[in-house]
Amino acid sequence: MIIADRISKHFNGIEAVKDVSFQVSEGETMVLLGTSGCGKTTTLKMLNRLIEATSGRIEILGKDISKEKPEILRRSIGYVSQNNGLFPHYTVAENIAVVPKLLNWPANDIGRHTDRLLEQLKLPANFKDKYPDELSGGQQQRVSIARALIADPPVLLLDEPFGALDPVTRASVRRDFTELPALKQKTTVLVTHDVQEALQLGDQICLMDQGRIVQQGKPGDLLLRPVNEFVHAFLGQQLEDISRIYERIRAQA
Ligand SMILES: Nc1ncnc2c1ncn2[C@@H]1O[C@H](COP(=O)(O)OP(=O)(O)OP(=O)(O)O)[C@@H](O)[C@H]1O
Repeated sequence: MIIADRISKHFNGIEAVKDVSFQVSEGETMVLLGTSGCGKTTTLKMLNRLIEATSGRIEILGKDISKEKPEILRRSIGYVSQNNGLFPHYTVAENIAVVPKLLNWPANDIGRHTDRLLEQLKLPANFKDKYPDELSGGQQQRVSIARALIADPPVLLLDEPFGALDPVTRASVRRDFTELPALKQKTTVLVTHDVQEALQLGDQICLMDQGRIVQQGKPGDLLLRPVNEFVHAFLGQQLEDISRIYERIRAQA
């Protein structure tokens, strides 16, 4: 369970996040949705203390995170950052093994779990010795997801995990990701600006604008009962764009 209670973040006078509150129940996926600069990433990074909140309270798994050491807190939180965050001088296997090594797992266990995740994420086993720049963007994202999942953390924070991918690759990485057995029990917060992704993946959506939550609810609430014109336009415009992309891809097929 994640509870954010009136959290705010000020950067030198800029109010990036203002009085944001939400709760994510165990096993649920909450999407932070909104345009660039509305405060989604800042909100997400406050949850694993990559950014310290200026005010407000955050509770994860029953504990006030301000009272925990960040490195201990992050052991129970898998994190996929916006540009995959893989270490360029580490191989795929070494990247995936970062957290298990910190946890002193035996090498055999690390190897077994790595092989299983590579298989589930449709990456060939011989990719283990490759370096990130030898992989496509979609493959790098798959490795980044494997790295976030290997130690089986109960909480996952995902910042635009499919953001840099073309629509077709994006759909395929997203599908393989959602089918991962490990995902079923995770409490997840996902950042995206993509309405379709939010509607497909979110049990709950927080639509943000200028640092605030404009509407929070189930996908159907935002779609069918928008609280104002901003929500209506944000969802409507993107869904129109998606149907245009779909028509174009279909015409090319
Ligand atoms: N370290 C920082 N110092 C100063 N201002 C910052 C810093 N990080 C973010 N901001 C500002 O805070 C606001 C929110 O940024 P944030 O990255 O959270 O937005 P976002 O919704 O995630 O955008 P994007 O989708 O483009 O990543 C922006 O105005 C941004 O310029």
